[in-house]
Amino acid sequence: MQRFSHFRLAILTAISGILLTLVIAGVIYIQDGRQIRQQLSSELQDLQLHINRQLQNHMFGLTWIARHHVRSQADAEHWQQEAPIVLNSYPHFRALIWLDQDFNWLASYHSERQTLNRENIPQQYLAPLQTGQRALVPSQFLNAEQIEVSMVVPLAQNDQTQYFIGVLDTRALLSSTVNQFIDSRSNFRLAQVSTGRSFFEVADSEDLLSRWGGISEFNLFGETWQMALWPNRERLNDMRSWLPLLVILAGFVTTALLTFVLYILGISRVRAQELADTNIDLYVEIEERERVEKRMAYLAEHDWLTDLANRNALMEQLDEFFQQADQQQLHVGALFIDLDNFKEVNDALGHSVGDQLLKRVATRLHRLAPANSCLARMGGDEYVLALANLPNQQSLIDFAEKVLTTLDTHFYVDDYEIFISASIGVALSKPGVDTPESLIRNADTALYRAKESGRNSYHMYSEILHHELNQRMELMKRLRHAVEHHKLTVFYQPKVDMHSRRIIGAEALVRWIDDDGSIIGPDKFIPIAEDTGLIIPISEFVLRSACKQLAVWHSLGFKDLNMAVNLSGKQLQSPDLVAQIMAIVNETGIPASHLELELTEQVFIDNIQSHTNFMHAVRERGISLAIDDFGIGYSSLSYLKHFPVTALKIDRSFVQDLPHDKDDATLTQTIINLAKSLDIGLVAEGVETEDQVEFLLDRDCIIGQGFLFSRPIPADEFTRLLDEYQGQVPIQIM
Ligand SMILES: Nc1nc2c(ncn2[C@@H]2O[C@H](COP(=O)(O)O[C@H]3[C@@H](O)[C@H](n4cnc5c(=O)[nH]c(N)nc54)O[C@@H]3COP(=O)(O)O)[C@@H](O)[C@H]2O)c(=O)[nH]1
Repeated sequence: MQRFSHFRLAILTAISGILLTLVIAGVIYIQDGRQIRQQLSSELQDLQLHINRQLQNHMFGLTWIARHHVRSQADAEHWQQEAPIVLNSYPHFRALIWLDQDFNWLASYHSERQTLNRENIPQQYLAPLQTGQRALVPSQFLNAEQIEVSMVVPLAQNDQTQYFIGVLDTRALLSSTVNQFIDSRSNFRLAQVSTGRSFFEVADSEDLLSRWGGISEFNLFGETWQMALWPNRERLNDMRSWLPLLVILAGFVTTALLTFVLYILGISRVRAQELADTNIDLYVEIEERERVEKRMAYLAEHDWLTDLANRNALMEQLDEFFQQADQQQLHVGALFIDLDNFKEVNDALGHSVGDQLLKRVATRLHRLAPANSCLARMGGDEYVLALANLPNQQSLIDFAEKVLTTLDTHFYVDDYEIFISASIGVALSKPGVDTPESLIRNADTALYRAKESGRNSYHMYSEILHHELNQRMELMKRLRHAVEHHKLTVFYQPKVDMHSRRIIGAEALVRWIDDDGSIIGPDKFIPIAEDTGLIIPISEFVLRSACKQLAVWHSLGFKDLNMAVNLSGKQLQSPDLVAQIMAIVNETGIPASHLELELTEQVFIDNIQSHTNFMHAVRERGISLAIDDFGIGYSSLSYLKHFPVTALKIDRSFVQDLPHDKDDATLTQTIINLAKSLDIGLVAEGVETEDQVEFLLDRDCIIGQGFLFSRPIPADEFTRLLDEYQGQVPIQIM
């Protein structure tokens, strides 16, 4: 549309130029037509004049003959001799007649002798003769051809005794006059108005008569005659002016030129506009680029959310701190601060609240940071406070404690009151040994231990810690190798009906057989497996092995046996877990109702909402669900009734001091009561003595698991146990 406006003038000029040209050409064309008609009509008038003149000439000629005759007193013979001379001068007389006063024939030239009766001629024609005037009489009254005109003159004005008549060949007269005075390309017609009969006509076509014909009427011998003169096509074309065509041509050419010029102007205006627009775009782009470059330069050194220094800026600052510290024999310190349970705040209240909280934390830490320090956000919920010129370790620890105290009061974000604590890894540089990188790495290492040791605390980096973590790294490497090279196996620990001492099921417990044949327990490697993700293939291996083994025992006739398998919290994050479990159940052919999945109380509490779907899905497929290590996690007991849990396993820490420890006895009793009231199963873990059996049986807790009956043993030993004791377990097998 914008573009169109630039060419509007050109378009309007083109339209109005064409219209104006057509109007002018039209007017000229009409004017031209009018002129042509005027010319034809004036030609017609001229023609009429010439015809009249011819008639008059002949009349004069006849009169002159009469007068001459009187003067010369010529007789009839002599008159006849002179007649050709007269006809030579007046060629349109076809005949000359000499009459007496009664119109008796005295002599004639080129005419037969006739008897004329003057009485037959209407008086109106002859009236002029009485005053010596000349008369025109239509020839039919004088027995001549009807079309001819007879001119009658008395011999002399005062002599009415004799008359001369000249019979005029009107056709010849008309023909010669018309040929002489009108253009050969014109058509001519003389017609009697009363009859409409054409008297004389020189015409090849009547096409143009109605449009172009000049028409005039005149009176002759009491008749009205109509003369029409019109051009033929060739003459009309000649008469037509070239002007309208020239005007059209000139108008169109001028319009085209003008339109072209305006179009070019329009184009140059568009180009100019485009150029201006491009310039503006360019300026905007340059400004935007400058803004982005400034922002990038800023972000190269700052954290986008909190405006604190980022890792790059921190490392540069640390370089300077290290140089100062080396010169002054002082230390550089780093506090690696990580917020505890920040993920829960994010999950529960949303990322916007999480971001606000991170900013508030930054503000508080910033207030705490002394002049010679650098506070940076390392990403997520991690901050580092680097301090220069520290005299000793204690000064750094003092800072760590201040940080914990600062964060120990609530934050208000969007109407939420949020409590959050932090874990801090603390590291102090060793002059001449550490670098900025190693200092931050050490603080991060110490943070790991602070997290492990229960949060809201700090941990100081030391060589021992370093060593421990190195060992952990080593273990991690070896575990990966073990998983890849099938060094894991599954042991089974019986679950026993303590009344009948019958084995009612087994719990599958993973073991790592080291290269030297020693067995590494799951307590050592399950946490590492969870951290590295190796727990997924390990758990799949245990579940498949356990299900296969159960199928073997079922096939040996121990069809009532159940199998319990532990689930890790990490596994529950997989959306396909139910499908994976069912695939293994179907693959090994065991009844799903004989499989029990154990979930520690901690895992259950941590993800109670998100695990609900999983628990229902598992139960719907007939698989049992037990809560492991029950009692230590202080789970809200009321939760239990909302979830499809089939059994509680009383944690062995309560069982181990039974029956003497009153607190444990009370707690155990409470758990038993709870299970009964919810009508769910009970298993006592870590049963090691008969007293414990007695205590538990007295309180109706029938199922037990513990060293009293059997330690976890390899599958073939378990089979032997089943075979030897027909499903019964002797007390203290090994
Ligand atoms: N996610 C997985 N966790 C697993 C798997 N296999 C084991 N584990 C978990 O590791 C923890 C340690 O297990 P383990 O070293 O096998 O110890 C088990 C028993 O040996 C021990 N126990 C049994 N009876 C007694 C006893 O009378 N006294 C005593 N001191 N210890 C005893 O208890 C462990 C079984 O406990 P629980 O699982 O809670 O029933 C342990 O938490 C395992 O869950 C695995 O494949 N995946």
